[in-house]
Parts: sequence; structure tokens; C-alpha cells
Amino acid sequence: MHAVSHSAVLPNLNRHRFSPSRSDIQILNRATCHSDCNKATSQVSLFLSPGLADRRIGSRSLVCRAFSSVDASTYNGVALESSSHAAEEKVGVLLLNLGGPETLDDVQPFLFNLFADPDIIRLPRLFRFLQRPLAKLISTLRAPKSKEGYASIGGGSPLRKITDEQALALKNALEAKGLSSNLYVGMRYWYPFTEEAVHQIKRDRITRLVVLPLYPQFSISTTGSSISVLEQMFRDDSYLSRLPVSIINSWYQRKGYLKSMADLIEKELENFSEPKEAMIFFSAHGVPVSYVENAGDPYRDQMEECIFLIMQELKARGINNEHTLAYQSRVGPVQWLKPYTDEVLVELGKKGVKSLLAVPVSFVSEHIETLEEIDMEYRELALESGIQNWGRVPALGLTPSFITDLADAVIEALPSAAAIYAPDTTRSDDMDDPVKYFVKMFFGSIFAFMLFLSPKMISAFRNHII
Ligand SMILES: C=CC1=C(C)c2cc3[nH]c(cc4nc(cc5[nH]c(cc1n2)c(C)c5CCC(=O)O)C(CCC(=O)O)=C4C)c(C)c3C=C
Ligand SMILES: [Fe+2]
Repeated sequence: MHAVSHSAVLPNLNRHRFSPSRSDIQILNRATCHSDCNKATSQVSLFLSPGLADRRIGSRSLVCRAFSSVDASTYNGVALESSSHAAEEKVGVLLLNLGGPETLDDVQPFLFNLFADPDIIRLPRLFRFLQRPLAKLISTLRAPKSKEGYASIGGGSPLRKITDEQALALKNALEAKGLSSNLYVGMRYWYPFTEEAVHQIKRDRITRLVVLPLYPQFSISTTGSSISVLEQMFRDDSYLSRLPVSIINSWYQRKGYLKSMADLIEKELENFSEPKEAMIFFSAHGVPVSYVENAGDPYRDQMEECIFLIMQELKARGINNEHTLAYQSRVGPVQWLKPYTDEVLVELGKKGVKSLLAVPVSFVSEHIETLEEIDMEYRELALESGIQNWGRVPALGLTPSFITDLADAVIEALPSAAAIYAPDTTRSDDMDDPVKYFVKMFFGSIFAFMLFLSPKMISAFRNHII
């Protein structure tokens, strides 16, 4: 069990530019705007190159260093006084999510957006021009496999619909608690893009904003990436840079979330003929090991603490089932967090585990990785491996206790909203150090060369390695 680090060094997210290029393919034509993030520093991809990742936190990064039960960050740490002009306040709540292709034709451009994200693939400065060609190559290679997955769950991702429903439910829950608010949905890789949501917030002249990523645990690749987009937009805009904002970086420690998860698990265990015999199998979306070990991503620590807290809640209810945590959905040629879900399922089967309850734990809506990967691929693998009784806990979705808890999180975060001010000037750049720059360039060149030429690399992107 990893303790949550209260001094975890998080990445400096203060580094991207929002600069969509005119020539960009159809995604940009359809989007109001789209994050290009072309000003990545000279660091090598976190995703592709463990060991060379090196990110520092700026003193004014939107992501704070400390974690608390509502891990909310404000821009300058100065809480605005609780306004005597509350009646004039126009509160906005921005839900951040990943987004997913709505049709099979959307799959490749969606994957392009994902792989064009420098928080997913980061290249040395000199190779920045490769970001989009590389994203194009990888998305094209991966699209057939990914399309198969989306085809098997009805031809597209349910994420937009579910997130919209969650937004409406949250609006109503806030209303019931006496807070009138405007809800916005901002997706990182598909419609409605985060940039569109921010433009709407601006048009609506919101006076106070709470940003709530729909990921219980923080990762550089999810919440961090979305916040990078916001940071860039907010810094460059006179209205947005003054808007009081509170960002809830992670919220897996909240009692309401833990209880809601425990409720779902308890209910699902009852479907087994011998509920006490079922192993509770937490399956989290993985990230490359380099995120955690080189870039200071708190994701693994938070995930482990999250599982511990859910189990504590279950134990308090007299539920003492065995449990385990594994990581799913790895992509590409690098090491991801272990143990891998597929390998653990096979091992458990060999060890004689007969009943297993799968619990998706990094996401709060159904999506391709629950509906296809867990319900189809992993279920089949588990049954082949000797596990006889299989169950799966549904994602939290619109569970009322969960939505109510999100509403509480928003209300608790509101008073600490504070305005953004000057960008971080304390940050140093590898470009300032010619030796470091040369070393990175050298290894970056070799790496880029290998990537383009190695059939092994290509096949690693083409398939989920499961
Ligand atoms: C906490 C959740 C998630 C983390 C962490 C995460 C990291 C991560 N993901 C990829 C690559 C892909 N992810 C894909 C889909 C996808 N990812 C998440 C969540 C997390 N990703 C969700 C909810 C979804 C599904 C969206 C939907 O349409 O329903 C995909 C596309 C599907 C596929 O081809 O498998 C890719 C690719 C990386 C590389 C990464 C960390 C670096
Ligand atoms: Fe993912």
C-alpha cells in the first residue's frame, strides 16, 4: 500500500501553446478549436521513452502539490473572500472528460487527437514537427483494432451521452442544495471539446468556476492533460485569467464516492451463490510506468489508496472478501503499470479462484474499456482460465449518492476559487542547458528512427497487448 504523497512533485503543465494550424486535417475543420500543444519542451515522450521524462512543477501550476479529500487547487492559493455580492455571482461548473468517437468514422481522428497530445506522446523540441505525422501514423495503425472494439459496443462511445446526463443530474443536485449553476462538458479528444466549453463559459460571463474532472484519481495523462488545455486558454485571455477558478484535482478520498462504490460492490456480490467466496478484482486503466517513476504522476499511489479506502468501507460493513488490483488497457511498446489485468486473471484461474467480481475503478461512466475490454475480452479470458462465476460492478454513472457527493465537492470547492495571474517565471527549460539538450536530441533521434522502422513497435501500437 503506497501512502499518498503530500509532497508529490507533479509535472509542470505550464508549457503548451494553443495554436491550431490551418492545414490540420478534418478534426480541426469540425471543431470550434482544438488543442495543438506544439510548444512542448525538448523532453522525450513520457509515453514512449521512460527514463527521459523530466517534468517539473511550476510554483503556479494549476495542479497543486498537496492532496486533500477534495484535492482542489486554486491559482494563487489566496481564497477570495466569501462574496457579499453572492446574488450577482454566476457560477459555472466545468466537467472534464476524455471524450470518445461517436461513430466508427470518428475513430481514427479521435485517436489522432489522443496521440497528438504531448501528454501522451512527447517529443524533443527538434522533433516536434513529428508530433502530428507520428500521431497520424499511430492512429492509422491502431484504428482497425479500435474500430472493432467500438463496433462491438454499438458503433461508438457512450461517453458523451453519459457525461451530458451526469452534468444535468449534477445541475439538479446543486439546485436542490440551493446553488444555481451553469454546467459545461469539456472533452479532451472529441466533441464537445474543452475549448468549446471554455468559449461558452466566456460567452455566458460566468463569474466563478469550479473545474471537476470526471476522473477520481489524478493522472498526468487525463486530468493533467485537460488542465494543460485550460491553462493555456486562461493565460492568454484577459477575462479568463481573472476568473476565480477552483480545480478539483482528485476526489477518490471522498466519503460519498467511497460509500457509493462500496454500495455497488455490496449489491453485486449478492448475485453470487457464495458471495463471501468471490474475489473483488479492481481493474484500473494503466499508465506507462515512466509517468509514475520519472514524471511524478501520483496516479498509482492514489489508485492504491483508493482501493484501500473502498476495502476499509466494505470491511466496516462486515464484507471481508479477498481483493486485488490490476491495470488494463495498455497500448504501445513501453512498460505499463503492473500487474496486468490479463496476466492476473490467468494466474487467479490457475490458483483455483472460482468466483470473481470485476470492479472498474478509474472512471465513472461505462465506456469501451468496461463494455468491451472487461465484459467481453477479460470475461472470456477469465472463464477460459478456470474462473467459473464472473460478475462486474457497473460504473457509477448517475448513482444518486455519487451525484450528490459531486455536488458537495463543488460546493466545498467554490469558496477557494481564485483568479489566475502571471504565468510561471520560475521554470527553467532544458533548452537552456546545451549538454542536456544535446543528450536528449541524440537519444530522441535514435528513438524516432527506431519508432518509424521497427515492425515490433508498429505492431505494439496496432494491438492491445493482451
Ligand atoms: C483514468 C483513466 C484513463 C487513463 C489514465 C488513460 C491513459 C491512457 N490512455 C491511452 C490510450 C487510449 N485510451 C483510450 C480510450 C480510453 N481511455 C480512457 C481512460 C483513461 N486513459 C477511457 C475512458 C477511454 C475510452 C473512451 C471511450 O471511447 O469510451 C484509447 C482508445 C481505445 C483503444 O483504442 O483502446 C486509447 C488508444 C494512453 C496511451 C494513456 C496513457 C498514456
Ligand atoms: Fe486511455
